[in-house]
Amino acid sequence: MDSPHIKSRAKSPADDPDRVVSAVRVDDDEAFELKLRPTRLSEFIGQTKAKEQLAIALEAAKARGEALDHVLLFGPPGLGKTTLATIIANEMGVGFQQTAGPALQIQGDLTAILSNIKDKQVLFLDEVHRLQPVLQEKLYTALEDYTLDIMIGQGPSARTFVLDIKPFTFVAATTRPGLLSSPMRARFGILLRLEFYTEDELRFVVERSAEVLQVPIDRDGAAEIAIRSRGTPRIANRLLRRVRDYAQVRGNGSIDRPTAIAALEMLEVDAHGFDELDRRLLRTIIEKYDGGPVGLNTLAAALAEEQDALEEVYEPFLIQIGFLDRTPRGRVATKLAYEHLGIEMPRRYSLF
Ligand SMILES: Nc1ncnc2c1ncn2[C@@H]1O[C@H](COP(=O)(O)OP(=O)(O)OP(=O)(O)O)[C@@H](O)[C@H]1O
Repeated sequence: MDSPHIKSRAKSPADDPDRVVSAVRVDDDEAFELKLRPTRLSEFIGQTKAKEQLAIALEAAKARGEALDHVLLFGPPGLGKTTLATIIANEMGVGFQQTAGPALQIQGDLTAILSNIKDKQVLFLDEVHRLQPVLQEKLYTALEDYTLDIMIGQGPSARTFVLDIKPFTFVAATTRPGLLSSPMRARFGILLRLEFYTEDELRFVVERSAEVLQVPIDRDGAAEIAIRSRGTPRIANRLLRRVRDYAQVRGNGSIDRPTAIAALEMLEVDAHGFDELDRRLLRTIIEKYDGGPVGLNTLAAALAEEQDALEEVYEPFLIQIGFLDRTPRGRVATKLAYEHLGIEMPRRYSLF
């Protein structure tokens, strides 16, 4: 499904292929994810609010025989944005084409894609916040009026032609909706926020994937993987794959709770789904910066990490489960973080 246009985000330790709990897709995941990706809305687990909103919009667009309104999907990586984009195309019974913001470098790239668009098809653009401003502007008229301004020639003899393009559905995904310009945001009729999954939902994801892969797993084994998956189906599927290997080599091939625990301990994924990098982040705030507040750029430098990776990959989950606070003066480790690392919290911080 991925096109050669796809480029991954800036490399950082968070994207390390050996980092088993990274929410970012690594090369190793691609073929595997294709196999496990739900293809219909009814197979898509969780995200009840987004699914309901989408189901109504799909039914209405199909009844009118029109292209679905443009859709913006936003939320942390690995929660199912690409999956939902492919489901939209399947449910509408239309073609699907995929590219990513950083892959489009010049106007010609975008013109080539838009001028070849098929009636009502889905055009999926990942990392829309990284699309160059000049290309964003070019997209505005295409999204609003289904026309494209094409400039021919240069200098005084240059002329602009307006090309009609077929009505289509633009599905854009972003981990940073705040970085979109307001004219861009205004072009989307349907805004869907994806949330972290609950442990029960992730257990369903693991059980479904195990069925597809024909790996025997019991409920407790699936639950153990779910608990350590940081609310993220991509991580749940990756952990399942590693636990499957362990069960095959060290056990009898089937996954129960003790097998899952032994495999995950070997991978150094703890009971919260933290690995060495998470612990290092929390430990750095506590030990180097007295628990915070510490500014994002200072923290990124101390960890030799990209700021983007901290904001997009680590923080959302640590904030969600209450281990980290984002305050106007910087990041602060909470009481839960101190407890988890077995460090006593100084009294003056006990408010957090
Ligand atoms: N609701 C779900 N039910 C079942 N499996 C899911 C669900 N959401 C995601 N997955 C699984 O997780 C994997 C990652 O999902 P997907 O590639 O759609 O994430 P994404 O949000 O697009 O990530 P990124 O932002 O990195 O592109 C998919 O291959 C799919 O198997």
